[in-house]
Amino acid sequence: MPDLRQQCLWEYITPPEASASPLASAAVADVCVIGGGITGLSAALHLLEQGKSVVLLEARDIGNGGSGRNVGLVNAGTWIRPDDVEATLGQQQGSRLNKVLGEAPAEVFALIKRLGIDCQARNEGTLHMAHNATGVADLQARHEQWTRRGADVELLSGARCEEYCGTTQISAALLDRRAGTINPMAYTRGLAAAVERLGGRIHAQSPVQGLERAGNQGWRVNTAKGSVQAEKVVISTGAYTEGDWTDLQRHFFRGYYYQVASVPLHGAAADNVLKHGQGSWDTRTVLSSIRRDEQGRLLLGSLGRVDNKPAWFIRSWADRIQSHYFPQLGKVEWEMHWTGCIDFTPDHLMRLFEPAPGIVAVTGYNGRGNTTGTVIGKAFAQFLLEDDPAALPIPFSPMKPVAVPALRTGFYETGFSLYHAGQCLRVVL
Ligand SMILES: Cc1cc2nc3c(=O)[nH]c(=O)nc-3n(C[C@H](O)[C@H](O)[C@H](O)COP(=O)(O)OP(=O)(O)OC[C@H]3O[C@@H](n4cnc5c(N)ncnc54)[C@H](O)[C@@H]3O)c2cc1C
Repeated sequence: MPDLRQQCLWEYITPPEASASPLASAAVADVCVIGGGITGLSAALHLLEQGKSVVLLEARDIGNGGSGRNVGLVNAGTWIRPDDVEATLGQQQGSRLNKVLGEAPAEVFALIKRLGIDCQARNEGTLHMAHNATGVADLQARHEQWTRRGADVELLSGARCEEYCGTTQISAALLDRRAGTINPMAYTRGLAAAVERLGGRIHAQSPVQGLERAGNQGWRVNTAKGSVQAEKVVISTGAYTEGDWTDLQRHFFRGYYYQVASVPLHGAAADNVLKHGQGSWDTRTVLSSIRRDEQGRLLLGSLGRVDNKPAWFIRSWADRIQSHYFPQLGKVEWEMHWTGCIDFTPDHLMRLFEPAPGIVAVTGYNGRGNTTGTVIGKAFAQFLLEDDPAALPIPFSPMKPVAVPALRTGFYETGFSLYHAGQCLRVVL
């Protein structure tokens, strides 16, 4: 049996990027982008395409954040139902956001094609799988709400549902044909390569330590060994924000998500698991995500962290989910596990900020950043070029910190751990 090791599958299988050197001088650019994930890279790309000069500073390496380690679902919309988005944001803003994020997977797949990014992109849709009667009712509501908005969604049941999901444990599933899957690290590195091809300067291992006004020249962004003077600044550091040069961390609370990947699985039983290539997740509050990769691995994931848990616990959880949904696979060998960090907000909606003139920031993707990061990066670029708030899918929010973020993180993490222990012990599931 191979050792179950702590390593991100996407990092493991994606060819390494050309190494970007740390910033070690005083640079000048039209725009300085802070954070080398999908949001920052999309902003940089779209600014460069409009003729602006860009320096991007990344604290570690490109894809170090959620962008390089996520499930790879290219989702349409937010986690919450479209009617609830409109109830929270108001009809006008809510319907704009539903439209932008509903069309976002098409944007992502078109960008991948346009830039020729090799990232296991599959536009076959996603499956939201109902695990019980309440889940079925939730999916019926989602189906009705998205159909009313003209989205290409279908509620599967009976034999068709079983055929798509590859399990008898799911009684209904919402097939969202707008969506799909990618290798998120390959997508992120592909964006970085495109930025460099367009003349963008990327500096890795360059954590920003300070952000100050540079007279009437805009802003100076400081790292340990250099600085960037820029008229405009994009802060796209998300859940991975490091340092006290920004108070962005006060506007979300951190949560974790882990994944466990099997060895490549072959044969008829394996081929029947999600046989049409969708990525999926179930309707449990502490959900399980399930997808395959190009090599036939089975990837299971859930909320919480396992980088602090023993291998036997991780194996036992993965065995339990796999044997519940796919007993036909028999004993599966688990090869890798990894954990990532998510920026949550209490209402599950993102926030755009303009902390000072010429600076834009975003947080609170709540675990949906492949599509959202791509379209927000592009919208930020448009906003900085035109200075027109109409370029943004939602208006800037006032800077209002989330109450007791550390306490919320601890509270949720304890709840997730207890739930997963319950799953292992067969108390729940
Ligand atoms: C395990 C997991 C599973 C997920 N699954 C999905 C999914 O299936 N589908 C989906 O759409 N979304 C998913 N998400 C969410 C998605 O990954 C994120 O929302 C998205 O990647 C955020 O992109 P970003 O560019 O805004 O930030 P990030 O990708 O987090 O990038 C931020 C970058 O900023 C850098 N940084 C931080 N501080 C500094 C500093 N001081 N100076 C310079 N750089 C700095 C970090 O090192 C990091 O590289 C998941 C997230 C996780 C963690």
